[in-house]
Amino acid sequence: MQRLLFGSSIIRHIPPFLLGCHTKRSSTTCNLTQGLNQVSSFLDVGLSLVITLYLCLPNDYQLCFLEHVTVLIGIAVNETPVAGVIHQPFYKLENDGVRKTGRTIWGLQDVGVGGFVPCPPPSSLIITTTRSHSNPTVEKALQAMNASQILRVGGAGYKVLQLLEGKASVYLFASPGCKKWDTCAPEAVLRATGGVLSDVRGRTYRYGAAVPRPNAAGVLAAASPQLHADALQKIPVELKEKLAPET
Ligand SMILES: Nc1ncnc2c1ncn2[C@@H]1O[C@H](COP(=O)(O)O)[C@@H](OP(=O)(O)O)[C@H]1O
Ligand SMILES: [Mg+2]
Repeated sequence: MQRLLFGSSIIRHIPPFLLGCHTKRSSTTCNLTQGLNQVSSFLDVGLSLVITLYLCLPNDYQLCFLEHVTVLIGIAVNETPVAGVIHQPFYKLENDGVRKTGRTIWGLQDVGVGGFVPCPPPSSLIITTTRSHSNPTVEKALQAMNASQILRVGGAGYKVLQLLEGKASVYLFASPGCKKWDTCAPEAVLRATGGVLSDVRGRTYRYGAAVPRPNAAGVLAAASPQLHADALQKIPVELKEKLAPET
Protein backbone atom coordinates (compact mmCIF):
# COMPACT_ATOMS: atom_id res chain seq x y z
CA MET A 1 0.00 0.00 0.00
CA GLN A 2 1.36 3.40 -0.93
CA ARG A 3 1.65 5.89 1.87
CA LEU A 4 -0.83 8.72 1.67
CA LEU A 5 -0.06 12.21 2.82
CA PHE A 6 -2.27 12.40 5.85
CA GLY A 7 -2.70 10.63 9.14
CA SER A 8 -5.57 8.83 10.80
CA SER A 9 -5.64 11.57 13.41
CA ILE A 10 -6.98 13.92 10.74
CA ILE A 11 -10.27 12.00 10.80
CA ARG A 12 -10.90 13.25 14.35
CA HIS A 13 -10.28 16.84 13.27
CA ILE A 14 -12.40 17.13 10.14
CA PRO A 15 -14.35 20.37 10.30
CA PRO A 16 -17.99 19.36 10.84
CA PHE A 17 -19.18 21.32 7.82
CA LEU A 18 -17.20 19.03 5.53
CA LEU A 19 -18.42 15.82 7.08
CA GLY A 20 -21.30 13.99 5.40
CA CYS A 21 -22.43 11.21 7.68
CA HIS A 22 -25.99 9.97 7.76
CA THR A 23 -26.99 6.70 9.35
CA LYS A 24 -30.38 5.46 10.39
CA ARG A 25 -29.40 2.43 12.49
CA SER A 26 -27.03 2.06 15.37
CA SER A 27 -25.75 -1.26 13.95
CA THR A 28 -24.97 0.59 10.73
CA THR A 29 -22.98 3.13 12.67
CA CYS A 30 -21.04 0.33 14.32
CA ASN A 31 -20.24 -1.40 11.04
CA LEU A 32 -19.32 1.84 9.35
CA THR A 33 -17.04 2.76 12.21
CA GLN A 34 -15.25 -0.57 11.73
CA GLY A 35 -14.95 0.17 8.02
CA LEU A 36 -13.59 3.60 8.70
CA ASN A 37 -11.08 2.20 11.16
CA GLN A 38 -9.88 -0.19 8.47
CA VAL A 39 -9.47 2.72 6.09
CA SER A 40 -7.66 4.85 8.63
CA SER A 41 -5.38 2.03 9.77
CA PHE A 42 -3.23 2.29 6.64
CA LEU A 43 -3.05 6.05 6.63
CA ASP A 44 0.38 7.12 7.73
CA VAL A 45 0.62 9.87 10.32
CA GLY A 46 2.24 13.03 9.04
CA LEU A 47 -0.12 15.60 7.61
CA SER A 48 1.47 17.39 4.69
CA LEU A 49 -1.15 19.29 2.72
CA VAL A 50 -4.89 18.99 2.94
CA ILE A 51 -6.92 21.74 1.42
CA THR A 52 -10.32 20.09 1.48
CA LEU A 53 -11.25 16.67 2.71
CA TYR A 54 -14.64 15.15 1.98
CA LEU A 55 -15.81 12.17 3.94
CA CYS A 56 -19.00 10.38 2.93
CA LEU A 57 -20.73 7.52 4.67
CA PRO A 58 -23.76 5.94 3.01
CA ASN A 59 -27.24 6.78 4.24
CA ASP A 60 -29.00 4.28 2.00
CA TYR A 61 -27.86 1.23 3.92
CA GLN A 62 -29.90 -1.79 2.88
CA LEU A 63 -29.17 -5.36 3.84
CA CYS A 64 -29.91 -6.59 0.31
CA PHE A 65 -27.25 -4.38 -1.29
CA LEU A 66 -24.34 -4.61 1.09
CA GLU A 67 -21.71 -4.53 -1.64
CA HIS A 68 -23.00 -1.12 -2.77
CA VAL A 69 -21.96 0.39 0.56
CA THR A 70 -18.82 2.50 0.34
CA VAL A 71 -16.96 4.76 2.73
CA LEU A 72 -15.44 7.60 0.74
CA ILE A 73 -12.55 9.87 1.61
CA GLY A 74 -11.66 12.46 -1.00
CA ILE A 75 -8.99 15.11 -0.92
CA ALA A 76 -9.04 18.14 -3.17
CA VAL A 77 -6.11 20.49 -3.58
CA ASN A 78 -6.79 23.85 -5.17
CA GLU A 79 -10.38 22.66 -5.76
CA THR A 80 -9.26 19.64 -7.83
CA PRO A 81 -9.74 16.08 -6.51
CA VAL A 82 -6.25 14.58 -6.25
CA ALA A 83 -6.62 11.64 -3.88
CA GLY A 84 -9.43 9.27 -3.05
CA VAL A 85 -10.17 6.21 -0.97
CA ILE A 86 -13.19 4.01 -1.71
CA HIS A 87 -13.65 1.46 1.04
CA GLN A 88 -16.19 -1.34 0.62
CA PRO A 89 -16.76 -2.74 4.14
CA PHE A 90 -18.87 -5.65 2.86
CA TYR A 91 -17.20 -6.54 -0.42
CA LYS A 92 -16.83 -10.30 -0.25
CA LEU A 93 -18.89 -13.11 1.21
CA GLU A 94 -16.76 -15.46 3.29
CA ASN A 95 -16.90 -19.24 2.96
CA ASP A 96 -19.30 -19.44 5.91
CA GLY A 97 -21.84 -17.58 3.74
CA VAL A 98 -22.47 -15.06 6.49
CA ARG A 99 -19.46 -12.85 7.19
CA LYS A 100 -18.44 -10.20 4.71
CA THR A 101 -14.96 -8.80 4.37
CA GLY A 102 -14.02 -5.47 2.91
CA ARG A 103 -11.52 -4.05 0.48
CA THR A 104 -9.96 -0.63 0.09
CA ILE A 105 -9.42 1.05 -3.28
CA TRP A 106 -7.29 4.16 -3.60
CA GLY A 107 -6.13 6.56 -6.26
CA LEU A 108 -3.57 9.32 -6.18
CA GLN A 109 -2.80 11.84 -8.88
CA ASP A 110 0.53 11.15 -10.64
CA VAL A 111 0.97 7.92 -8.64
CA GLY A 112 -1.81 5.57 -9.74
CA VAL A 113 -4.37 3.32 -8.13
CA GLY A 114 -4.40 0.28 -5.89
CA GLY A 115 -6.61 -2.22 -4.13
CA PHE A 116 -8.22 -3.53 -7.30
CA VAL A 117 -7.36 -4.66 -10.82
CA PRO A 118 -8.42 -2.06 -13.39
CA CYS A 119 -10.28 -3.59 -16.37
CA PRO A 120 -11.05 -2.09 -19.79
CA PRO A 121 -14.63 -0.95 -20.45
CA PRO A 122 -17.14 -3.47 -21.84
CA SER A 123 -17.39 -3.81 -25.63
CA SER A 124 -21.02 -2.64 -25.70
CA LEU A 125 -22.42 0.49 -24.06
CA ILE A 126 -23.43 -0.35 -20.48
CA ILE A 127 -24.70 2.51 -18.35
CA THR A 128 -24.68 2.53 -14.56
CA THR A 129 -27.14 4.81 -12.79
CA THR A 130 -29.16 5.42 -9.65
CA ARG A 131 -31.14 2.64 -8.02
CA SER A 132 -33.19 4.80 -5.68
CA HIS A 133 -33.20 8.43 -6.90
CA SER A 134 -34.65 8.27 -10.40
CA ASN A 135 -37.06 10.78 -11.95
CA PRO A 136 -38.38 11.54 -15.47
CA THR A 137 -35.31 13.61 -16.41
CA VAL A 138 -32.95 10.85 -15.32
CA GLU A 139 -34.93 8.34 -17.42
CA LYS A 140 -35.07 10.62 -20.47
CA ALA A 141 -31.30 11.01 -20.45
CA LEU A 142 -30.86 7.24 -20.08
CA GLN A 143 -33.16 6.56 -23.05
CA ALA A 144 -31.12 8.94 -25.20
CA MET A 145 -27.98 6.84 -24.59
CA ASN A 146 -29.41 3.87 -26.48
CA ALA A 147 -27.41 1.57 -24.22
CA SER A 148 -27.26 -2.20 -24.48
CA GLN A 149 -27.79 -2.48 -20.71
CA ILE A 150 -28.65 -0.22 -17.77
CA LEU A 151 -27.39 -1.17 -14.31
CA ARG A 152 -29.21 0.41 -11.36
CA VAL A 153 -27.04 0.42 -8.26
CA GLY A 154 -26.57 2.53 -5.14
CA GLY A 155 -23.90 5.12 -4.39
CA ALA A 156 -21.50 7.18 -6.48
CA GLY A 157 -18.54 5.17 -5.16
CA TYR A 158 -19.98 1.84 -6.26
CA LYS A 159 -20.91 3.18 -9.69
CA VAL A 160 -17.41 4.50 -10.30
CA LEU A 161 -16.04 1.12 -9.19
CA GLN A 162 -18.15 -0.45 -11.93
CA LEU A 163 -16.41 1.84 -14.44
CA LEU A 164 -12.98 1.01 -13.06
CA GLU A 165 -13.58 -2.73 -13.15
CA GLY A 166 -15.03 -2.88 -16.67
CA LYS A 167 -18.61 -3.62 -15.60
CA ALA A 168 -20.01 -0.40 -17.08
CA SER A 169 -18.90 2.12 -19.69
CA VAL A 170 -20.65 5.26 -18.46
CA TYR A 171 -22.14 6.56 -15.18
CA LEU A 172 -25.05 8.89 -15.89
CA PHE A 173 -27.25 10.67 -13.36
CA ALA A 174 -29.09 13.58 -15.01
CA SER A 175 -30.40 15.11 -11.80
CA PRO A 176 -29.37 17.17 -8.83
CA GLY A 177 -28.95 15.08 -5.65
CA CYS A 178 -25.29 14.05 -5.47
CA LYS A 179 -23.09 16.16 -3.22
CA LYS A 180 -19.39 16.95 -3.31
CA TRP A 181 -18.70 14.28 -0.70
CA ASP A 182 -20.35 11.68 -2.95
CA THR A 183 -18.13 12.38 -5.95
CA CYS A 184 -14.79 13.75 -4.64
CA ALA A 185 -13.14 10.42 -3.78
CA PRO A 186 -14.59 8.48 -6.77
CA GLU A 187 -13.56 11.25 -9.14
CA ALA A 188 -10.00 11.28 -7.75
CA VAL A 189 -9.64 7.51 -8.25
CA LEU A 190 -11.21 7.71 -11.71
CA ARG A 191 -8.88 10.56 -12.72
CA ALA A 192 -5.87 8.55 -11.54
CA THR A 193 -6.78 5.93 -14.19
CA GLY A 194 -7.42 8.49 -16.96
CA GLY A 195 -11.19 8.63 -16.56
CA VAL A 196 -13.43 11.71 -16.51
CA LEU A 197 -16.25 12.90 -14.22
CA SER A 198 -18.25 16.03 -15.02
CA ASP A 199 -21.73 17.52 -14.96
CA VAL A 200 -24.17 16.75 -17.80
CA ARG A 201 -22.74 19.64 -19.82
CA GLY A 202 -19.20 18.28 -19.53
CA ARG A 203 -17.99 20.86 -17.02
CA THR A 204 -15.78 19.60 -14.20
CA TYR A 205 -16.88 20.23 -10.63
CA ARG A 206 -14.71 22.28 -8.29
CA TYR A 207 -14.22 21.00 -4.73
CA GLY A 208 -13.58 23.31 -1.80
CA ALA A 209 -15.10 24.77 1.34
CA ALA A 210 -16.42 27.76 -0.61
CA VAL A 211 -18.16 25.90 -3.45
CA PRO A 212 -21.79 24.74 -3.23
CA ARG A 213 -22.08 21.21 -1.87
CA PRO A 214 -24.76 19.93 -4.30
CA ASN A 215 -23.70 18.71 -7.74
CA ALA A 216 -26.72 20.54 -9.16
CA ALA A 217 -26.00 19.74 -12.81
CA GLY A 218 -25.89 15.94 -12.47
CA VAL A 219 -23.08 13.47 -13.03
CA LEU A 220 -21.58 12.07 -16.22
CA ALA A 221 -18.51 9.87 -15.77
CA ALA A 222 -16.65 7.43 -17.98
CA ALA A 223 -13.52 5.33 -17.92
CA SER A 224 -12.03 7.22 -20.86
CA PRO A 225 -12.30 10.71 -22.39
CA GLN A 226 -13.64 9.16 -25.61
CA LEU A 227 -16.49 7.31 -23.88
CA HIS A 228 -17.25 10.46 -21.92
CA ALA A 229 -17.35 12.61 -25.08
CA ASP A 230 -19.57 10.08 -26.89
CA ALA A 231 -22.07 10.05 -24.04
CA LEU A 232 -21.97 13.82 -23.62
CA GLN A 233 -23.04 14.46 -27.20
CA LYS A 234 -26.00 12.07 -26.80
CA ILE A 235 -27.53 13.97 -23.87
CA PRO A 236 -30.40 16.05 -25.31
CA VAL A 237 -29.73 19.79 -25.39
CA GLU A 238 -32.98 20.56 -23.54
CA LEU A 239 -31.86 18.39 -20.63
CA LYS A 240 -28.51 20.17 -20.52
CA GLU A 241 -30.33 23.51 -20.54
CA LYS A 242 -32.68 22.40 -17.78
CA LEU A 243 -30.00 21.02 -15.44
CA ALA A 244 -27.07 23.23 -16.35
CA PRO A 245 -28.21 26.53 -17.82
CA GLU A 246 -25.35 28.43 -19.39
CA THR A 247 -24.39 31.40 -17.24
N1 LIG B 1 -32.45 12.85 -4.59
C1 LIG B 1 -31.43 12.71 -3.71
N2 LIG B 1 -31.59 13.06 -2.43
C2 LIG B 1 -30.58 12.92 -1.54
N3 LIG B 1 -29.36 12.41 -1.86
C3 LIG B 1 -29.15 12.06 -3.13
C4 LIG B 1 -30.18 12.17 -4.12
N4 LIG B 1 -29.69 11.73 -5.29
C5 LIG B 1 -28.43 11.37 -5.05
N5 LIG B 1 -28.08 11.56 -3.76
C6 LIG B 1 -26.79 11.31 -3.14
O1 LIG B 1 -25.93 10.82 -4.17
C7 LIG B 1 -25.49 9.50 -3.85
C8 LIG B 1 -25.56 8.65 -5.08
O2 LIG B 1 -26.91 8.53 -5.44
P1 LIG B 1 -27.49 7.32 -6.28
O3 LIG B 1 -26.93 6.08 -5.71
O4 LIG B 1 -28.97 7.44 -6.17
O5 LIG B 1 -26.98 7.57 -7.66
C9 LIG B 1 -26.41 9.03 -2.75
O6 LIG B 1 -25.67 8.13 -1.99
P2 LIG B 1 -26.28 7.38 -0.71
O7 LIG B 1 -27.70 7.00 -1.05
O8 LIG B 1 -25.38 6.19 -0.50
O9 LIG B 1 -26.18 8.38 0.40
C10 LIG B 1 -26.83 10.28 -2.04
O10 LIG B 1 -25.87 10.65 -1.06
MG1 LIG C 1 -24.98 10.04 0.98
